[in-house]
Amino acid sequence: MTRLKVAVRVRPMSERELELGCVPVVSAESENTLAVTNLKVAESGAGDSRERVRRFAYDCCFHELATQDEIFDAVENIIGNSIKQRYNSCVLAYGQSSSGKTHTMMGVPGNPGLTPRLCEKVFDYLRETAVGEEMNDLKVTVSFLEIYNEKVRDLLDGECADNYIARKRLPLKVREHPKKGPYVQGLREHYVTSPESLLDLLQKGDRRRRIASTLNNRRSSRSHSVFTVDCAGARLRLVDLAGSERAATVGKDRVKEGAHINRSLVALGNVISALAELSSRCSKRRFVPYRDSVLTWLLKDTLAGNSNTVMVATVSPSSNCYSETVNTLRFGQRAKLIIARPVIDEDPKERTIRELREEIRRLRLLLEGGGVQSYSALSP
Ligand SMILES: Nc1ncnc2c1ncn2[C@@H]1O[C@H](COP(=O)(O)OP(=O)(O)OP(=O)(O)O)[C@@H](O)[C@H]1O
Repeated sequence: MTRLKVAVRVRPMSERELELGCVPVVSAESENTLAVTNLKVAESGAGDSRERVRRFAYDCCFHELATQDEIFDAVENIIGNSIKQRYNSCVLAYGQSSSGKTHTMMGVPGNPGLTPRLCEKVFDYLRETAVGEEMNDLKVTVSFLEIYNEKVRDLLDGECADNYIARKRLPLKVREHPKKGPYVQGLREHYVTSPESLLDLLQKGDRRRRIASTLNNRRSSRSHSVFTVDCAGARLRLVDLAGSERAATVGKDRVKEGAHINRSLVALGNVISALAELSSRCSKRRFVPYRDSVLTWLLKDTLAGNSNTVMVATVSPSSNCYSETVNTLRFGQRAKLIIARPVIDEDPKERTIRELREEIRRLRLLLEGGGVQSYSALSP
């Protein structure tokens, strides 16, 4: 049993925010706390029931100068160990448009984010704990999808980009398997044998993601993306959500997309609230509205607890983003209450084989280390 972990990352002020005369109002005060100042409340606070400075606590807080290395180190601890033990795991970036989700997940050339860094290390994690035949034949498959206007598209459909554009791409359907849970019918899974081929597919798919220019972000992601690596039975999911936004900040062409994005993020908020309530011992609640959006339906297993999940909430430090920032921080606080119960997904036969292999490995180590006598002495 483990809690969903929440990290908050504050990005630097953008040029636009500085040009508009905005000032920073968010600061990471320590490794775990963040302070947000409401400039509308006078410093004296006289006659105002609102607080001028509000503090929020999380598992980790990263200030605007935090490097991609620092973020990776914090996340790797949880995700790397989870993969080694063959548990499902997930990193989910959440935040207002232009707050730094894609920067955190994908990064920029020469300064990669969490997704390419984890892809590079997946094979190492698996080899560290592989046994028997698995050592030489690691079964790793990958899929990459986006949810755009509530429709699922396969970002890795078709081998080459030209082919992909020429094909009439029909949206894929989400179905639910009674045991395995929700899945996307027809989503291609690609077998990979090296970090290079994994990174290659990540980059190919990422280039096909819907982006557009908005008032706040020249390259705004207009879809939610889910990159899934199936690592010898355990699933690693890397999710970059589209950003929440007010219609006034996107420009009129993007309003319809924005409405879909906001609707699915509201659905995500409702699911997170329901799960947080469910995690409290005295709750009588049973119903969680997963099916209210494609995003929440697909992430059902991840959110419901069969995963070690880290949410990275990204925020802008700027005074003009105050209310969106507080919304993101409140969202992170609710997510922190969710209790997960990850289980190793394997059938009983596979479990017995894995346990026997582990036993063989342990005995071999004992023999190699000359510890066989002490082992025999302990055996009945
Ligand atoms: N920590 C950071 N350090 C430096 N620059 C950053 C940081 N975070 C974000 N940026 C820059 O801010 C801009 C917006 O970031 P990004 O595209 O990652 O936001 P987003 O939350 O993914 O937005 P959207 O939801 O619109 O896709 C980009 O130019 C990005 O390079």
